[in-house]
Amino acid sequence: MEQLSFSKINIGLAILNKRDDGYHNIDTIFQSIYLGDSIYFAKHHSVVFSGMAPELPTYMNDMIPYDESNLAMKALRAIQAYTGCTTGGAIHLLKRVPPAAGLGGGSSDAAAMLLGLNKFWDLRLTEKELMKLANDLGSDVPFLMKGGTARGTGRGEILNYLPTDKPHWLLIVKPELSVSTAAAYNRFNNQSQVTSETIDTVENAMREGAVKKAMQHSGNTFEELLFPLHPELITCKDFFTSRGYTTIMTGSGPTMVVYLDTALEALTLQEEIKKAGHTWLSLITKTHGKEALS
Ligand SMILES: C[C@@](CO)(OP(=O)(O)O)[C@H](O)COP(=O)(O)OP(=O)(O)OC[C@H]1O[C@@H](n2ccc(N)nc2=O)[C@H](O)[C@@H]1O
Ligand SMILES: Nc1ncnc2c1ncn2[C@@H]1O[C@H](COP(=O)(O)OP(=O)(O)O)[C@@H](O)[C@H]1O
Repeated sequence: MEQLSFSKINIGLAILNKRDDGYHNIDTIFQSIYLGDSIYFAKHHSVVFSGMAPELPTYMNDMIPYDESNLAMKALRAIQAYTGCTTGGAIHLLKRVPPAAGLGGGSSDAAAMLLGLNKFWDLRLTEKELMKLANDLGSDVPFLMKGGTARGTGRGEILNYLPTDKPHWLLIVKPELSVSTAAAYNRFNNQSQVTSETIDTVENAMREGAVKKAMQHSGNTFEELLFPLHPELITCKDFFTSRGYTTIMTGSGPTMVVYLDTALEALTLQEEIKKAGHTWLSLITKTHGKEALS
């Protein structure tokens, strides 16, 4: 059995304040994208877990732990603890989503593991039970259980679903540097130009089905926190904006999301990135709606 996962971009993200539990309240628009991983399940007497990322550069593969610390394995252990299920399974994770990129890749694997095991082990957990487990695994996991388009508040787990527009082409561009989500949040000093009003504007544009306009009016507090530290992020964003492309950073970065009117533009941009000698990984994908997940 194969379970697909889908990653996400944030079209706008405002960090609002730090909470007593150490997390930050945020206000963001989540949008799921087709770029995702696969988890394969086969019958086996005990649980064995493996993984690989043949389509990603070696340095990225080396960042992904295919052991108990993998978020997908944490999801498996959480489901075992909750249900008491002792069934085995040979489980293989095929990674396509760059790790530590602001795309929610690990969280999407945790979500896919919950959805996959519910079917593979015939656990019959309800949506409410699955969402509770998702909530305990990470702030992004609840959104990634269903995908689509949603405004996320609280630590990102309070979801207000919005209509999803038709699929739009995107170029996902990941500079080589990696950013730890926790370290990025720790740089927040209680001020940002990006506020809930910014996200209101983005939400209104998304409701009109104007994804490009939503991106143009969005902002991301993490850009303010990370651009002064990593000039390469400014170079990367400018590379696309100077060519007239609407470009935003997703999540805690460092990935830039470039809006494309046609898929062909991606090929031109990929050539230009290569010609300019940049080592950025670029992947073509599309936005997608929540009906695609099950
Ligand atoms: C920034 C965002 C935006 O969507 O995405 P990524 O850039 O990671 O993809 C998320 O908030 C990331 O969510 P997720 O990656 O699930 O984070 P978690 O595992 O819950 O938390 C990792 C660490 O990030 C910090 N954290 C996370 C979420 C939040 N609202 N406030 C925080 O302060 C905490 O220090 C926490 O220990
Ligand atoms: N299944 C997984 N896929 C990717 N990274 C994982 C996974 N499980 C644990 N990790 C660890 O989580 C870190 C953050 O990865 P990821 O969830 O993809 O990033 P982000 O939070 O930026 O979306 C990685 O650097 C890696 O060490």
